[in-house]
Amino acid sequence: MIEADALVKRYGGVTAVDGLSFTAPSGSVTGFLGPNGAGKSTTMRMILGLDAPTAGSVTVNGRPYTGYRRPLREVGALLDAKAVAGGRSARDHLMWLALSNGIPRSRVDEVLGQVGLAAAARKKVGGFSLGMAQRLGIAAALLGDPPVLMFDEPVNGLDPDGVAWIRTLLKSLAGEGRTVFLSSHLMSEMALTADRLVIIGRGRLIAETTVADLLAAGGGNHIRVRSAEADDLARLLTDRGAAVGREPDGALRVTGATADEIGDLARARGLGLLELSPQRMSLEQRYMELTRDAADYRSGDSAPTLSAK
Ligand SMILES: Nc1ncnc2c1ncn2[C@@H]1O[C@H](COP(=O)(O)OP(=O)(O)OP(=O)(O)O)[C@@H](O)[C@H]1O
Repeated sequence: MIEADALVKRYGGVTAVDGLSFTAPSGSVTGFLGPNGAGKSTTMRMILGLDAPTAGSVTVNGRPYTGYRRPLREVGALLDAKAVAGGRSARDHLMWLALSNGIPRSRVDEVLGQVGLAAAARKKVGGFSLGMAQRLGIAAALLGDPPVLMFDEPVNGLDPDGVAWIRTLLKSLAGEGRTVFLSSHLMSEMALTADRLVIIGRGRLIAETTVADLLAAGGGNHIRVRSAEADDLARLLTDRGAAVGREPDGALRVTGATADEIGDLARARGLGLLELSPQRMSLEQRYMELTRDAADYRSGDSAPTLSAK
């Protein structure tokens, strides 16, 4: 588990992280989201003891990272895949990490196999593609078989196969009971991978939620209903306390009643339905809405879009 408590980081006059508290529990993938400059990387550096908090604290399984004698056995992290000495082979790089952390040599070939780099083990890292470098970074994170894993933008620059591979790997690591914490500004990808979300903006917590709850809380959720007897149905629904509006094409836009309730009501009154479709604000749209005021740099805002569930 990772626990941040009132974490603050200031660089001179810049407050990168501003009183941030959150929990990333074991056994789940927690997505760490926020616009550019929100403070994600700074927070991750503090989790790993690479930066000291100005105030507050962050612990990994109850202790600060710097309190561990063999940290690679506690936390595996991929922060910058290209930050590896290019002259070494993948195997030598991992061997060096293993030896300096008291990790058995046999783990090196195990993790190379696990990330699909067995055939490239003796190649110089400098010649690796971004995808291969990401895999090597993940191999290094897995080396100490740690209960906590952290990845900063792990799918950046990967092709669809690589993205799908990482998604499956992260879920299976969480399935083994590990804590998986990963940052991204891609809500669409996060929606497929994460169970829980920690969303920050300008160094502050905006939401700590599950993907399902974030979707359910969307202000734009409603039921779209078409019927040849729309006026009668609208009256019945309004009598029952639902709010009924009209779409430009004449369809009803209903909130305050579920699709099941509307269907049951129509059937009981013998009213025919041509369409009954729950409409949900997309996760991406919900995220944009939440972080709108926190984005430092944003290209022209687009109108909210609704997509069917
Ligand atoms: N070493 C530093 N010195 C000064 N300012 C810094 C330093 N590191 C980060 N910052 C500032 O802190 C803020 C948060 O940056 P950070 O890199 O943590 O954000 P981020 O959420 O990871 O952004 P991105 O998604 O663009 O990677 C930014 O305003 C950044 O300019």
